[in-house]
Amino acid sequence: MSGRAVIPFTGPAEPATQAPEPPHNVEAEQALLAALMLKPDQLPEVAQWVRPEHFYFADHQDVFACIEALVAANVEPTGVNIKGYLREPTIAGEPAHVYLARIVQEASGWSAASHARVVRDMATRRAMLAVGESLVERARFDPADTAAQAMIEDTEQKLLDLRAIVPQAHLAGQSTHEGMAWMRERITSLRSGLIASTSVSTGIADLDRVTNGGFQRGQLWLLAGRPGMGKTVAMTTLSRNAAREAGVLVFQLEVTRDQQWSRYLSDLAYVHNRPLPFGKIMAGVDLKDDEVWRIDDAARRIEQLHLRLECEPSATVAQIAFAVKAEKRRLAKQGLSLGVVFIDYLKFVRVSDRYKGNRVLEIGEISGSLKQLAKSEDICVVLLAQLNRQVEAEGRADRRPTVADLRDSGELEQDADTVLLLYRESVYLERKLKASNDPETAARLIDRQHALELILGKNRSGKTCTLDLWCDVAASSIAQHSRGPH
Ligand SMILES: Nc1ncnc2c1ncn2[C@@H]1O[C@H](COP(=O)(O)OP(=O)(O)OP(=O)(O)O)[C@@H](O)[C@H]1O
Repeated sequence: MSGRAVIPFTGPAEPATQAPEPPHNVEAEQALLAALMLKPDQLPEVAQWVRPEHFYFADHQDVFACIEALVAANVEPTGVNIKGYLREPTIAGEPAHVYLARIVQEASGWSAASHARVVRDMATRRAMLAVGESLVERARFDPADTAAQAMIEDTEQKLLDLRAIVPQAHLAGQSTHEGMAWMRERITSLRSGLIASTSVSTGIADLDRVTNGGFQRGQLWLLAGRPGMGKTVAMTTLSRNAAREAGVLVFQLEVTRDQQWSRYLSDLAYVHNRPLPFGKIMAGVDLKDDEVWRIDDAARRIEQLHLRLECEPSATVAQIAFAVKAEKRRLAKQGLSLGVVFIDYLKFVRVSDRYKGNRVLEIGEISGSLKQLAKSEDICVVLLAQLNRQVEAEGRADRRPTVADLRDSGELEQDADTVLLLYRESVYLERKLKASNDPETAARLIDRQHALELILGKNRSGKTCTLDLWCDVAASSIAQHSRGPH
């Protein structure tokens, strides 16, 4: 077909004559337009993932936009009705209404969905070409002060943006009929164990109970607290618990590799009254024979877990997304699925330069992208975050954090499906004791030393509540009940 060709995303309105034509499928575009003219009630479903710019031919872009406008105005999108609103009276050399009548006549059916998928796939391929061409161009000609690493990160971000908009089968629109057939099949498969459960146990019975089974696939969870409240402690136990059931990927961006592995070892080697702090394991000296034996035993148990640790000083959302995909492929070869991804912590997650300097918008981009990642990869993403000082503001009687303390942090509260807030009274008792040394505070500290309050400030899967848990920060361990003798 002739006509005004447009290559969306790449810029120039006319393709270069010598270069091979970018991917497109004229028949699929025609069939999609015809299907929408024949059965316009399919438009809402199609419009979720096909926009006018996804058509290769400018005339087709115009026709699609016209169909959308007519349907919105409750006017039947026939060829005759469309023709009056087009920018050009002809399409491919024919009068517009003749062309439109012809494609309707030649249409093999009225179903739009499969044609829409092809049109969108071709548009994505053209966008991929544009990303590739721009990378080649930049690698050759960018000035010396642009680091190659920056170009890679830029390209990763662009590919991630493309990935995020590619429709996923399980996210695509469904009629009630399709939806119920899908749900019946899904329930049968879940009951027979044919597909993995929608949740992964946290290993903390009360937390599983109030969240409908634990970490939910497709959700973004936030684990937040003031510094020293035990975010990394809680992450250590929760991640190794989850890794008994499903694949777990941990992005440790704050503490070093040896510290995080030492935390796992200390947590698993826990024996009441015979502390083996992670700091001692890290240092490696002064370990007694029985302690080395306990470490060895814990190491053997850690080896059984489906857990992978990525330690980097920082990571972009795109790097996290690529690592998630790679881990999914690796686990799939063993017949396993990735269930939960932990990120410790928000401050060290980097984003594109789009909102440089505006941290609130940057955080919004991070939480939005991570939520998208959780949905598209069918995993639970658990993001650790530090609460700001307002929790400890003068005059605030209760320092237990609430979701309101997240208000200044971009879209965190809105994007998160579940918000877990950590509170250890002992942190404040220790400070008070240092300042005053009074016996009442000392007694209270002994009593509350191992108390951890896990406040479910937001809970998409159940009620909000506070769970009273046990913790030993030196051993980087939390549990439902005391791991002591009681
Ligand atoms: N051997 C130890 N004995 C007692 N307390 C310890 C020991 N090792 C670490 N801690 C305490 O554990 C807490 C650190 O827990 P964790 O690293 O999980 O905190 P966090 O919430 O991740 O904090 P941050 O934001 O400071 O990293 C701190 O209060 C620290 O003082």
